[in-house]
Amino acid sequence: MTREDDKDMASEPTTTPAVIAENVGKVFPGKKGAQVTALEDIDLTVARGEFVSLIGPSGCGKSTLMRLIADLDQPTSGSLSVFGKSAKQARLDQEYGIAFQQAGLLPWRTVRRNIELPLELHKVGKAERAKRSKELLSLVGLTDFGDNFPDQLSGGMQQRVAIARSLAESPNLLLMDEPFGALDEMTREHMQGELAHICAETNAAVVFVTHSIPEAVFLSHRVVVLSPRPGRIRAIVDVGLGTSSERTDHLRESETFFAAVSEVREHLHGSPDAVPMGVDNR
Ligand SMILES: Nc1ncnc2c1ncn2[C@@H]1O[C@H](COP(=O)(O)OP(=O)(O)OP(=O)(O)O)[C@@H](O)[C@H]1O
Repeated sequence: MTREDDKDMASEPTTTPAVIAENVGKVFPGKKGAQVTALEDIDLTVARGEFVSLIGPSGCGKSTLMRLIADLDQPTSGSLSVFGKSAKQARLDQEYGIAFQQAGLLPWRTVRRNIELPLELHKVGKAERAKRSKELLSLVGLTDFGDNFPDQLSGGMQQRVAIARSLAESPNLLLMDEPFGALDEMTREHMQGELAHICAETNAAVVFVTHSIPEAVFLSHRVVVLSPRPGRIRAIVDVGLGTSSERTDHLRESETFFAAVSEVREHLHGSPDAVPMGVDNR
């Protein structure tokens, strides 16, 4: 039986949201007994197949929230569930894929073997691994690069490999923390288009951290604007640009796009022209 069959037989109803955060807070112990409240009262539901971006000033807790969802850390208050399971159970069941700013590829493995790594770790057989990596190489447009090593690829191509690897186990949820943060602007826009295409193909839900307002708007169904630390949800903007399959470059010139960019910016800083520290307006 494959993992796909496993998933089909899972008891979770298909209406169970991808993520539910209820009243989530996170306090870190600071120096000399002082405490750092990173997050407060976070209530957020991410539906299956939904693309939600988190945006806010530097240090407002975006990465912390991501780490809590991924069970890399635990909330100090409130509760979190992922597909109706505890964050820990969802991690154990490999319910999500992760892609962060640094592609994090293993330089001594070929592109194909990097993509196959999660499958190898979970003892998926050789033939099935080869089939899956072939599909994924095609999905991210790297069919001809499977036998290359990461340092033979551009930054954008490496990031595509990382995304392919995060999709290896067909997760219904992707957690992406500034995956395009290290790329130049042109490559970044290209990658945004690629990601929209991948989301349309896989129908995975995505929680995406970014500092770029246009990036958040181009990709997301909803943009969650966080306040300066302690991070609270200041506003949630419904972008209204349609499904992921409709996110093509011409949308960047549309009135709906500009209106959503202005709305997010206003929530971030209270005026259409102001941009808070750590948020990229381009
Ligand atoms: N392990 C930790 N111990 C103590 N404080 C922490 C820890 N991790 C994060 N913090 C603090 O929590 C706050 C939120 O950090 P976080 O990295 O989540 O912010 P962010 O919004 O992702 O920032 P940036 O946009 O700059 O990446 C910061 O004040 C940070 O110093």
